[in-house]
Amino acid sequence: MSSILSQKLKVALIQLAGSKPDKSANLQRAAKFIEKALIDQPDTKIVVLPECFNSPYAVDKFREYSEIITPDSMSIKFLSNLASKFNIYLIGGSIPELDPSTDKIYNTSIVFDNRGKLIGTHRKAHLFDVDIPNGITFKESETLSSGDNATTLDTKFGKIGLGICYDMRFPELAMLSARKGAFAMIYPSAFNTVTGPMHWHLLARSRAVDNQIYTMLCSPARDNNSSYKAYGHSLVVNPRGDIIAEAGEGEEIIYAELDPNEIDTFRQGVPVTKQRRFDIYPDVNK
Ligand SMILES: O=C(O)CCC(=O)C(=O)O
Repeated sequence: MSSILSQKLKVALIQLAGSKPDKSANLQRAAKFIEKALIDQPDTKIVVLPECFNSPYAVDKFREYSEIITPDSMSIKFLSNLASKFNIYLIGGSIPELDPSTDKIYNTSIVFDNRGKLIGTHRKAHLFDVDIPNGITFKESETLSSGDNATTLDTKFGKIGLGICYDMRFPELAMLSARKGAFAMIYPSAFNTVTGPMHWHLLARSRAVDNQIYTMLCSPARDNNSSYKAYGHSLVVNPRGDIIAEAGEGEEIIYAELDPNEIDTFRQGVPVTKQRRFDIYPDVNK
C-alpha cells in the first residue's frame, strides 16, 4: 500500500523576527533566512514562513500593507523567485490580500511549488476575534474578511492542508484535509503570550493525533517591544503527537524530517482511520 507521503521529507520552519514597518526589508530578511536554511540543510524540500511575516500584525495596518494577488505583485514575485531559486515548496506565511472586486482584505497564505508557481492560497477562515479579561483583546474582523474555503493542496510529495493560526482551533479544517489524504496540516501562525502558553502545544498535538498526520506551526519570534508579543515556539508534531522540533522564543530556524513510515506504522498500530463509525455520525464528511 502506498503511503500518503511519497518519501522522507526535510522541512524547515523559519521563526523570523517580528516584521518591521519596511515591507521590502521584511522580504529581504525572509530571503536571507531561506538561504541560510538551504545552506544548513541542502536537502530541505518545504520551507514555512510565519503569519503576516511582511506586515505588522495589527488591524489598522492590514489595508496599508495589502496586495492584490497577481504574478507581479511585490510579495508574490519575490517569494516565487525564492521558491524556484532554491528548488523548494514555499509556504509563504500569510500576507494581507486585497480583493479588488470587493475591496475586502483577507489574511492569506500563499504557496509556491519548487518551480515558483503559485499553487494555492488559503484565506484565513476563522478570524481572531477574542476578548479575554486581563489577557488579550483582538478583533481581526474590524478590518479583515474571512475566507470561505478549507484548503488542501497537491504537492509532488502528497497533499497538504493549510490553515492560519486561529484556524487551528477548529478541528474541522484539519479533518477535512486529512480525509482527503493530506499528510500534514501547515499553520503559519502568530499566537501571543496569553493564549500561547495555554493552548499552542495542545492544539498542535491534538490536530496531529486526531488525524494521525504531521502538524507544522510557524510563528514569528517574540519581540518584547512590540504591542503584539508573538509566542514563538514554532513546532513540528508527528502523527503520534510527539513534538519532533521546537523553537525557543528568538529568531531561529527549526528542521524536521517527515517520514512516511511514521504515518503508516502508527496508523496500523492504532487504526482509527479505518474504525470510524460514519453510521452513527452520518452528517460528518467521510
Ligand atoms: O487562537 C489563539 O489563541 C491565537 C490566534 C491568533 O493569534 C491569530 O489567529 O492570529
